[in-house]
Amino acid sequence: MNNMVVLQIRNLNVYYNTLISWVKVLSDVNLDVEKGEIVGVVGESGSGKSTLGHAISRILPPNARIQGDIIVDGVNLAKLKDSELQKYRGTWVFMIFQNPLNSLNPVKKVGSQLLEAVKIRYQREGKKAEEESLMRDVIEVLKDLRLPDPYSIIDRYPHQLSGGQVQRIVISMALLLKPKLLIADEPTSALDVTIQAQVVNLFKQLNKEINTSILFITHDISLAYVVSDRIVVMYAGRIMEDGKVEEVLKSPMHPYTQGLVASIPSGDKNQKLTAIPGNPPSFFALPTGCKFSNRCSKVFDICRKKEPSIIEKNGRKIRCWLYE
Ligand SMILES: Nc1ncnc2c1ncn2[C@@H]1O[C@H](COP(=O)(O)OP(=O)(O)OP(=O)(O)O)[C@@H](O)[C@H]1O
Repeated sequence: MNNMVVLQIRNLNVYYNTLISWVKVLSDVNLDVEKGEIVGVVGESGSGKSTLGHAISRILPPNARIQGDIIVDGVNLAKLKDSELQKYRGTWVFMIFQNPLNSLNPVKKVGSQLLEAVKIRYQREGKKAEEESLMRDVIEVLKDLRLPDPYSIIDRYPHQLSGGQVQRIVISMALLLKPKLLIADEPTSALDVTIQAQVVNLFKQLNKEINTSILFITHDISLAYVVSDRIVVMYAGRIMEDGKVEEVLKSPMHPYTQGLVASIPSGDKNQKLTAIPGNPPSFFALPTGCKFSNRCSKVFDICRKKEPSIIEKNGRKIRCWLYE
């Protein structure tokens, strides 16, 4: 395996058992994330972004079934039994949610949760240290993140902090755990606009300081542009396009990506914002052929009959008959 690749997803399918039937929500997902890379995963609501994050973190609900391989630093997490997962949780993959309270234990003080995180890392690295010196690590990180009065913060419960503070605590937990892969699922959506920019900068800082690879999930392609090195566009549970962020934004290849890019406000008051017509399809009634064909302005015969496979073209991956 290439040492630079932290995450390798191969032929991943995820199904949910619903009241009506089993439904396939992720189809043929193949994705590599390199060490230190920030990959933005974008797509409209319901495209399967969170399902992808939950599958990698192995926190899918009990009605989900998973096929394929999810290899993080050589360990195939998809094949581990629940009992074997504990060792890898948080340190191999750490997930940050839209509601940061979901990443914390509501009945434990912030300080003891952060202390646990640093202990886990020391254990992983085979190091020993006194509790006092571990607590100093915790305080250092909180100071680095410019949390005012860290000594009083560690003595509080998560619900006693503001949304922005809790998200910083969760990010400091990641700094203490130093996971190989961090998955952030809409981590700024629940925050004030002013706090959002600060939190985005913290992610970038985290990525630089500890070289953690980040999968940054968002419906907001302009946010993905600011944060990411690479961008992966999802639609109906499939990857439609995958490439370097500047290239994808400058010259989107897939008509769906073109639609997403055209909907980004440029700040020019004469700009005509165009939304993609129609809505994403239900997983129970996906179009035959390309799943975007019923909304696509460039649709032609074959698109409605056969689904294109994902191919590599000019250093970009693309799933569209226009390029086959
Ligand atoms: N536990 C579940 N059981 C059945 N279906 C589910 C379950 N969780 C998600 N789904 C369905 O899977 C599809 C993909 O959802 P998912 O949350 O992964 O998409 P998303 O792109 O993250 O959307 P959003 O941005 O709205 O969270 C949706 O149709 C959703 O209704």
